[in-house]
Amino acid sequence: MTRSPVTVTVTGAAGQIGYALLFRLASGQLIGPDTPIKLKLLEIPQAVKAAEGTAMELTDCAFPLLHSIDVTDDTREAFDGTNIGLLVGARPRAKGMERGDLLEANGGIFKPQGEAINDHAAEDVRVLVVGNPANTNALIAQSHAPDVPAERFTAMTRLDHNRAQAQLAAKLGVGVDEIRRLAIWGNHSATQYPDLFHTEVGGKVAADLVERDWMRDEFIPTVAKRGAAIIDARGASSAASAANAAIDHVHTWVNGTAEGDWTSAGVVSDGSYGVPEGLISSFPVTARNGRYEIVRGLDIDEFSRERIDASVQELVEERDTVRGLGLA
Ligand SMILES: NC(=O)c1ccc[n+]([C@@H]2O[C@H](COP(=O)([O-])OP(=O)(O)OC[C@H]3O[C@@H](n4cnc5c(N)ncnc54)[C@H](O)[C@@H]3O)[C@@H](O)[C@H]2O)c1
Ligand SMILES: O=C(O)C[C@H](O)C(=O)O
Repeated sequence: MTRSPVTVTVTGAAGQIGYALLFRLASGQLIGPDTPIKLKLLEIPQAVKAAEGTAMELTDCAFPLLHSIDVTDDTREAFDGTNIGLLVGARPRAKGMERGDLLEANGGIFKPQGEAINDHAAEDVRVLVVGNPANTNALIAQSHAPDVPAERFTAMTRLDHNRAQAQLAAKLGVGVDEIRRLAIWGNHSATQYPDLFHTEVGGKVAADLVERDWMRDEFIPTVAKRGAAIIDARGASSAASAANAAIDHVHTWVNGTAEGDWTSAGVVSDGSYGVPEGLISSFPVTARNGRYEIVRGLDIDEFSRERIDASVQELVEERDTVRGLGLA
């Protein structure tokens, strides 16, 4: 049975993630093959023409599920009636730019977008922030949408989750689908902590299947610095894998996690695991009935505690910087 259309807004639609993302959305991979979509593409004025070119190509694909495409540089119009907001467009770090400058520049993007979501989006709106620094950009947008439940704002760490799964699968010579309950904690940055202590592979705990040195000196840094390694190799940041992870994130959010498994997402902390309430931090999460829920009651040993705390501390500093700027 065909359902009613879902309105999906993509910001930064003319960028490289946008190009890897839009055709997959239009083909029905975001929610499922029964759900038509209406696309709204937001770009800065200089890039509207390029986004229109992508819209022409989308039209030329004759996707049966694609009901309409609107291209705009008007933030309010872009979020009018939105059910799912994919906030991809962000200000990249320029040479010599301090972290505070980057956060301030992104505040100029995510504050008005949060306000527009608050005032114009559909009641069930769900937001995924991909644009970096993703966790704190999500916090800025969420802070400016007081009428939207805070849990509807999320940040993407699914790419880190997928990267960790692939690295572990290669190490153990197993399929990625044999790995369950992996967890990324903290910030989508080099401080993130990919946790193997609760991960299961063939009924065994992954941390017991690998050497401790490999986990500490190879696995964790490889996953945490993978984004920089891709930039180094490609000369541009990850695009297709980031688009793929964004689709995974929303698909799981809407359709749920498999029984007994979980995934990772940046969600608003309720104070669990000592992560200050209100921060948007990555946790192990399950999805049920269209909601992400933090997995409760996991034992955190000293090795993990130290690493989670370090990444959360970075998030606290980013939050304090944006608070100082009046952005959160
Ligand atoms: N969370 C993650 O795992 C992850 C992974 C990869 C990339 N990223 C981040 O995603 C972002 C986008 O990456 P990309 O490779 O597509 O970059 P890109 O530079 O190719 O595209 C970004 C696009 O955003 C647009 N844009 C800028 N400001 C905007 C605004 N206010 N409104 C609408 N559009 C705006 C630009 O015009 C550009 O077309 C970057 O911040 C990147 O660091 C995050
Ligand atoms: O854009 C970046 O800085 C890297 C990106 O966040 C990634 O993890 O690939």
